[in-house]
Amino acid sequence: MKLQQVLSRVRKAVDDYGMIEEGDRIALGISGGKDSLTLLYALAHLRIFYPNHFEIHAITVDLGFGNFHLNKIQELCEKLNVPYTIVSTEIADIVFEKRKETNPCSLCAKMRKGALNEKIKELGCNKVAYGHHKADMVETLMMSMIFESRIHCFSPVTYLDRMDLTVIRPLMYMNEEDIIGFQNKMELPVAKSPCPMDGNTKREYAKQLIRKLDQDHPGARDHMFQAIVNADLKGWPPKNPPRKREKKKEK
Ligand SMILES: Nc1ncnc2c1ncn2[C@@H]1O[C@H](COP(=O)(O)OP(=O)(O)OP(=O)(O)O)[C@@H](O)[C@H]1O
Repeated sequence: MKLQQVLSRVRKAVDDYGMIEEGDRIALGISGGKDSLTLLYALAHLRIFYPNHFEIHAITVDLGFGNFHLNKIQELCEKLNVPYTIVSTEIADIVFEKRKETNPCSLCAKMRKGALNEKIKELGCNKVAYGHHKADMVETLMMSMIFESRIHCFSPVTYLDRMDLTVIRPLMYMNEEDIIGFQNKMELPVAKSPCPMDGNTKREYAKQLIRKLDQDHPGARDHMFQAIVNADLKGWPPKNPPRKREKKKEK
């Protein structure tokens, strides 16, 4: 997929849900995977022409597994003129060695978000963008039904009251295959997570299930995604809010 096509999908999501307002300082959560690197590329370019002016700052939380090389991502950020911060942590050691968690993913995710949010606030950002795409959302719906007896999916825009921080998901209209195509075309410098749990989670189970459904009934994933968008789920904002372009008042 070409950059122009990525930008058009991202812009539609941003416009549909009013994700970016004038003067926003947006942190980009960069795991090192294909999704967040596509997000970095897209927002670095959207920044140039989007009517609402905004700044971006890329952040990676290094979980401390070792063997995680971020120098190529650092170079990409320099090329795109995006400031980049790496937060070093000992999360891997705490979760696997000290606590010996039997279910490590939830504690790890909680600690990772804590470290990320702390740095975001320190840098003075008011929003954070994640690299979640269409398949992530359908998987989340599937997991919520199978494991939690509820119909739930995270919202395109979520205001975190306690943190005074807004989460946005500009890749929500992107298909995973298109992100893979973009990654290959642009030769994005993916840094593979050395986590031993990678690819061995409930999410992976849901992913395989949806893949099978989509093979047996082509379009099933898209239909499920549309069902999410049309469902008026709890916490979801209405689509197409009026554009806010006026400058924020000085405090
Ligand atoms: N270590 C991290 N540091 C900063 N942000 C992160 C980190 N891990 C995840 N994120 C953010 O949270 C989002 C969702 O996390 P998740 O682990 O589901 O990523 P993913 O599906 O593997 O995506 P990616 O391909 O970008 O790694 C990522 O797209 C990214 O924006």
